[in-house]
Amino acid sequence: MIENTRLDRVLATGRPEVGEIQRMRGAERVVSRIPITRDGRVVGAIGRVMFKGPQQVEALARHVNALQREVDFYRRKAAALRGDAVGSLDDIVGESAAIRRLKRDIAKVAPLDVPVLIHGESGTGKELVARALHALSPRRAAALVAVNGAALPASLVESELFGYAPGAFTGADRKGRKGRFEQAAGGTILLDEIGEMPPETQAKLLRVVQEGTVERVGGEAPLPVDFRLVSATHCDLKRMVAERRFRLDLFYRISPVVIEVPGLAERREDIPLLARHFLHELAQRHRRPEPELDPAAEALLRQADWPGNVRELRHAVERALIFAEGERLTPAAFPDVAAGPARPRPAAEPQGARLADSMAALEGTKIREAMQRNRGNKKRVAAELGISRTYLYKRLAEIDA
Ligand SMILES: Nc1ncnc2c1ncn2[C@@H]1O[C@H](COP(=O)(O)OP(=O)(O)OP(=O)(O)O)[C@@H](O)[C@H]1O
Repeated sequence: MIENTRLDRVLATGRPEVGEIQRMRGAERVVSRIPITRDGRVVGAIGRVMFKGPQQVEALARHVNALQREVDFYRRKAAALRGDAVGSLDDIVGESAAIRRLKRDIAKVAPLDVPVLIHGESGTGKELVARALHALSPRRAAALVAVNGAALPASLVESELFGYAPGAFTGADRKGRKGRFEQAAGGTILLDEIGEMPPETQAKLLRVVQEGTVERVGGEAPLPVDFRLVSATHCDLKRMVAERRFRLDLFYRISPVVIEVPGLAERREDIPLLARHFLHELAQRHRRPEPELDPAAEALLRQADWPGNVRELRHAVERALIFAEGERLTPAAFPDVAAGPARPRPAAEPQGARLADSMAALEGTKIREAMQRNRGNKKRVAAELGISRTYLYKRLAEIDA
């Protein structure tokens, strides 16, 4: 028997009591008491503990709030991606001459149906450029379908890109499935990280690009497909062609127009603008008051090295915002940046070394340290360093070599 039960009250009044706090054996519980009626008469009452305490309700409410914020954020993002063409170009933040030139180039090339190759270091915004190209093209009402060359397992390449016919293999969908090229019908296909595609995939892509048809796995006739081809890479494809790691014929097909996306080091004047843009966006997303960036912090961000470019800057700002105390972000809010993720420390720099070599060496050390700290978990290492996983794999391969 619960010492202070109110079930007798519910029996007497016939009124339910939902979500009330009750002390039971020294602990607070959230309970509900519901009357049981038959033919309009109260014949009993049932009490249930809903939560083990108000803290549990609060935690749940906090969780629901956080999820709601995430949903709002992704809704806005989705709306922005679907949004009109102008909005898309506006998503590329920056006032530097390099960014203004980039936007001009995008606006010029977007309406034409030529293939475009977007080249730039990791994290420079190549995907944003691809989205803007699509949004400013006559194909904007159809889909933009992205395929990541680094993430496609060799065994799945064909069915993923070209789809499969009904009953093509055991376990396959009985109706068959469209591949990415068919999904992009009337729209744009983005072949991201195209430099990472293995030779067999390159050969298959070449056929699609040359002939404008795909053959579903297990299918009989080639199907015509209508897409605008946009490719993106951080690799030097010309060098890869010279080293026979990338097909020359495919290179020609994908790159009638090349758009170069500048790295952050070439447009430092955009750094404060980008930092404030992310502060604003992330403060909204995390429902935090938007702190100010103090001049010393701004100077720090401006002069820091950003091997992971805009993505890395965004991570640094997000970390600062989350751990911020007070209304101003000082350099102390950016401890990792202060440590200089890729800046050569004078003591560590060998005499006469080229700057690029010593930066690469320092970056290697940072990666090795982070790998140790995270026990080899590459996902976490990439997140911690603010670099893409592809870039991490590449650097690890070089470090191991
Ligand atoms: N000019 C910019 N303005 C606003 N946000 C940007 C800009 N450039 C990049 N970003 C943001 O930085 C992050 C990385 O950009 P994105 O994924 O487009 O880079 P990427 O060049 O495709 O990188 P990777 O080669 O590693 O795939 C994204 O969150 C993107 O929104």
